[in-house]
Amino acid sequence: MPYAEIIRVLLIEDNPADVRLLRECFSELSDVLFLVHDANCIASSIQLVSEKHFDVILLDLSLPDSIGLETLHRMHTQAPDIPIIVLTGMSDDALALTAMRHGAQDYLLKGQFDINLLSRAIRYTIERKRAEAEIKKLAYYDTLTGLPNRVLFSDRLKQAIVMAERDKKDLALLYLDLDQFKYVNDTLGHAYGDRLLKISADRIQGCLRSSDTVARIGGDEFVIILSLLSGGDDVPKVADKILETLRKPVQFENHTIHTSASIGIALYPENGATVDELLKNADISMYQAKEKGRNNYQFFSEEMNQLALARQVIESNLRQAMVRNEFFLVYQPLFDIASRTIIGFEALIRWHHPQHGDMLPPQFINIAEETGMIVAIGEWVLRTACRQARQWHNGGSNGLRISVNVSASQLKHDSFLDIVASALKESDLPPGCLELELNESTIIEQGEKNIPILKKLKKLGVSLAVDDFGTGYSSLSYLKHFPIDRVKIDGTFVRDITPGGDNAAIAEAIIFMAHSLKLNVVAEGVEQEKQYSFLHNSKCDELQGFFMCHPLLPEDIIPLLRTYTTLTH
Ligand SMILES: Nc1nc2c(ncn2[C@@H]2O[C@@H]3COP(=O)(O)O[C@H]4[C@@H](O)[C@H](n5cnc6c(=O)[nH]c(N)nc65)O[C@@H]4COP(=O)(O)O[C@H]3[C@H]2O)c(=O)[nH]1
Repeated sequence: MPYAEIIRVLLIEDNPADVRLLRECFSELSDVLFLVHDANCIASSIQLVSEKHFDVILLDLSLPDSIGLETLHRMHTQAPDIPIIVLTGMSDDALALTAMRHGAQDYLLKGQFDINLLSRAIRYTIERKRAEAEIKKLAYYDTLTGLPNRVLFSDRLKQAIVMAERDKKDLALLYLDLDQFKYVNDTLGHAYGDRLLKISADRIQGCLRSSDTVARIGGDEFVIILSLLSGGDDVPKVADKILETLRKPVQFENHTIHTSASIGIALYPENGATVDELLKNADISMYQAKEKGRNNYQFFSEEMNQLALARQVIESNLRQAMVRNEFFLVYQPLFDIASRTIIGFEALIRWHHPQHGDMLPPQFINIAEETGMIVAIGEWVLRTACRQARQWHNGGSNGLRISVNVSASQLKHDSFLDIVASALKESDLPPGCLELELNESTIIEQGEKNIPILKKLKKLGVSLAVDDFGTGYSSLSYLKHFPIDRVKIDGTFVRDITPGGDNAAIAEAIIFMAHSLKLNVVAEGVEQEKQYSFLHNSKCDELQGFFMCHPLLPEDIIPLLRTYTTLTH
């Protein structure tokens, strides 16, 4: 009959009679095959565990070359993952307890057990050791990638700092964030996101030596400890290698994902003496790498630290700005190119900072987005802009459109639809006069998950525009799945339009394709007459830019509406 189980036993016993007796006992069992190797001293046992795999060790504490707890200690140190059962003739409760505390799983007295008891003890011991290993794995390792988690990473970094201090060596901490993870997770789903994480983990590990540690400490955040470097000269090489390997496209069935990463680097001891300091400064540098366009690495610098501190101040000021009424809106006219009239305005936020004066959105809107404050700020913008448009209508400029920027977190917020409906109701603005501008990445970020909310907004009667078109990775043919009305060509294309140049060709192609998909086209950032003429000839529908008019305060708009309702250039 085949055995249900095979258990490999290392029997460490110097008494040949005991060895014979135990071997005979083991052979009595019919359901389990015990493959027994024996050794009569600690030296040969150590040799055996380094050569062969064992499931359990049966250990006599009195050996010719080692005695008592010392025997247990030496064996446990050598084979920490193999469960050990002490088999002894010494009936000593205190010793039994100490042995258990020092790594023994069980303590059995010779002559006081039969094979059934021993067999049960062995199986129970193996099972317990397996469970312990599993618990340890869950506590210290990330289940998805198998890499150390934050807890084990902190411990390893602490140890690495001690070693670096002792050996007077340098140490580098790399903080790595995958650039496209959120996009993959949101558009293709979590299963693909998880696959991307595993692939990235393997790729990062492939760039490192076995003495380096890589850990996953957050969703798409990895940290790498590079130890024993001299002067940090190797760090750029390693960072480059990691960036290069992560840049290779990932193929998922029908999808090719173009990936990249941003890495921040902090050096020990220059940039921090503790785990927390190094981690904070590497994180600051990673943030800088993101700001610098992703797919690059940045070393920590004091200047960076100052920037991060300044950012913290802005963040805390921003929290008070709403209550202190420090925000205001300016409005930039949108011109219809054919009739040369102002057909609407884009509302643009400004912040009157008590110390820094008037601040532009690029100085604070990202912080508002990252901290979630944009939801409340955006609601204020929406309500204020709708009320303002209603006033213009009341003043005789019926039908003027008001465009309001909406960020991704606003769109994702449960109450966004209700807020838009309530802003319209409260201001009594016809829904057809409100346009919501969503930038390209906001629309595609969540993929087709966005379609229901966009359809509901359309049902309210508002129109939808894709802002900054051309800066992301989407195509018009993809965007046609979304219920949008208008495309705004990003100012960067418009600014560099030269007849026959690439940007002119791109702008023309966007206008042509948008029209064939029955979408209206606005060109933003028009600064010069030649851009205006080109867009006019290319049949662009609407224009916005300093060439026609800068963003204005509401009080400057009334006379503009009275006098300049047509393009005068
Ligand atoms: N160089 C140049 N620039 C021109 C020209 N014409 C217009 N601009 C600027 O281009 C930006 C157009 O707005 P956007 O693409 O929606 O880009 C906006 C928008 O994405 C965001 N933003 C502004 N207000 C809000 C808001 O209330 N909520 C949200 N979520 N984002 C906002 O901040 C961005 C920047 O806003 P602003 O600094 O006001 O900058 C405005 C405007 O002043 C031109 O001819 N040349």
